Amino acid sequence: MSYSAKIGPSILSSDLACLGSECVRMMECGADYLHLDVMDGHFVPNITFGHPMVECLRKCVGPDPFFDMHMMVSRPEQWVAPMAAAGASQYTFHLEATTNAGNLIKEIRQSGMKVGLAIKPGTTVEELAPWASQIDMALVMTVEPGFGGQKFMEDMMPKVSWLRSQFPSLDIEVDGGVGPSTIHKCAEAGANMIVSGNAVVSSDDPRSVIAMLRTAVSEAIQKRSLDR
Ligand SMILES: O=C(CO)[C@@H](O)[C@H](O)COP(=O)(O)O
Ligand SMILES: [Fe+2]
Repeated sequence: MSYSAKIGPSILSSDLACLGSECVRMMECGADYLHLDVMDGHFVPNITFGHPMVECLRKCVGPDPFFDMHMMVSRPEQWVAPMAAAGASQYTFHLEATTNAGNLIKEIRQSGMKVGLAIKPGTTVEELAPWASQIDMALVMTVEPGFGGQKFMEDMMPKVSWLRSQFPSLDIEVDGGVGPSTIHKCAEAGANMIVSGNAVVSSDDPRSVIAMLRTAVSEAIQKRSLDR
């Protein structure tokens, strides 16, 4: 079992006028990586930021923090090179947004970034499966993409369990409505990369929330390894 528990706060829910200091704060509170939500107002009905902001955030936090770019955009092909140049670490695109996932995976890798592949709640996990051996991470959305602070969709957990059973060492991420009250479902299903927005960023004690989420996932990983 080569994967480990990693917690990545989504800074979408933070004060957007202070994104740099919010990123620094999350890393100081024990985040393993930062999940940056890019929305273009076309693939999803909301707009956030693009590669110029990522370049500024990279300068602000330094070279080490891992930037997982959640690209909720149409035509994800067009932002690969700018995001790589801006300092993105992983480019997570939506399967629904492209007609040539194979080529896009190749381009992302050639640009030096890791590859994440996301599916919306209405997309089956069987559609993602053919690409699983070529990617670093699968993202199972647990809300409709577009907004932070939505309710966790527990009915997405069978997708996570199926992926874990088929691809035992793949990084599997969940995103949307994940926090202390929903983490155990995600951990039991087999997710190991946990995006959490509101539950972490709006907490009075983000450090404790991050630690609690990591413990829940680590315990589930340990249990799975003992059961094998
Ligand atoms: O991609 C998205 C929403 O589209 C997420 O990353 C959310 O921003 C996570 O926030 P919470 O649902 O955890 O508040
Ligand atoms: Fe996200």
